[in-house]
Amino acid sequence: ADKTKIDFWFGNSGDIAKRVQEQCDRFNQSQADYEVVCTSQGSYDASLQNTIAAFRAGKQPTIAQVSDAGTLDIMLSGAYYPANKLMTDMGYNVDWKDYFSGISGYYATSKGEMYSFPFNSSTALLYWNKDAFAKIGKDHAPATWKEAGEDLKALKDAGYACPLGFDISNNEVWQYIEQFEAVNGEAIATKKNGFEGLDAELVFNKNPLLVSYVKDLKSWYDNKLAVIKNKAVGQTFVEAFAAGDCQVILTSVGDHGNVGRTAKQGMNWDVAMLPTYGDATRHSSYVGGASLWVLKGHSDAEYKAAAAFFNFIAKPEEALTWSTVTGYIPVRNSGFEYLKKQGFYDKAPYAGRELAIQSLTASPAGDAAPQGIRLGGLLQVRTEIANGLQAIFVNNADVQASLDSAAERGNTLLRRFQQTYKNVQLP
Ligand SMILES: O=P(O)(O)OC[C@H](O)CO
Repeated sequence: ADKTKIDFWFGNSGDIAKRVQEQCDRFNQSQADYEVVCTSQGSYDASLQNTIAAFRAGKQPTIAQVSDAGTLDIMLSGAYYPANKLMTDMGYNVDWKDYFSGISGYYATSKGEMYSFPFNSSTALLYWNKDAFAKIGKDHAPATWKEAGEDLKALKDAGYACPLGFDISNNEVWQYIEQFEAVNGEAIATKKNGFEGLDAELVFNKNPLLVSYVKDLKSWYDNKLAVIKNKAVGQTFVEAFAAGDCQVILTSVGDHGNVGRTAKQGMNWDVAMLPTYGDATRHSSYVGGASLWVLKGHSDAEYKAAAAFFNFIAKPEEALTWSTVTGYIPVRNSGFEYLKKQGFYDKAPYAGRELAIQSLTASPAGDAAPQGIRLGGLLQVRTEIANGLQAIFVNNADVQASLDSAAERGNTLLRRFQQTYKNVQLP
């Protein structure tokens, strides 16, 4: 019989795109009835925009990956077949409680229903070069930004040309701004970052800790303790870290596998939780990455194929393979337990990855701070934040004024989104 073919559009690019493709290949080879055709759209932003556009044109894929930041956009679009309903309809009994509560909490509706499948979950970590730190007499990563500032200065004085490598493009502001608010127990927007109402407003510019931290970053940049690294200068900050050219970066744990494979021969490096600011108590960082959504408008045969794919990637053995090659954390407790049983976290360089889970669960019990972000058009808001940072770093614009106007432009986008869905209840 002919195989049922379905499309799966995803946003990851580069090394992670290869790993997604390998997972698709494993699924296709595991059975004879279905074929999933997996295509990178180049970025999370493109994956969301292309999916919505294709839906309007009646050409949507069966499965689309949407990043954490696009969750509300797709949730309110009405374009999807809820994950929980799909699996029941297709005869699968999914234990939705098996997801890490931090992860399901990020993606679930207020009633706890799962409309999408958490796929690649992450958080931001600080990557540090242990050899460089040894040269300045340190055997641990900075726990606070004050300590980080001293370390960067010492690294500079020891002759390192790029103590901190960073970037301020729209895809790279989440780890500096959003995760900063997270670990310090603050919020980027009112209404618990939007979880408690569509009419949330951006307030990151009003947090004195954040303003002061951006000022620190700017002064480190001016003093060459922090250097912008991206494709435009020929090397991303992740590549610069792996090459041993930059000694500290902030990036997703999802890059851990790639950094391990591409790190300069013999280089000693590790990861740490993001530093906190001032004397703030550490709170949980936010879940990053993406989840998988099933689109409306397909046949039962296609939905059967999609359900079989979701069932396949939920296997603990798949969690092990996927987590090993990428760095993304296992999204299910069963996967995590399986990894632990295999001794995964006892082996270098994987030991540090457990820190991602510790970072995601660092909040004191009953924390009043938001545990994630649920804003419409957050991907566009990030572009406004990136524009604000661009003004500060490249054009020496005033920090407070630039953050204020970025928040104002972001709020205009949020209001536009709210207007589109003014009669809609947050699910
Ligand atoms: O690089 P990722 O996949 O961990 O995703 C980072 C951010 O969460 C994107 O919103």
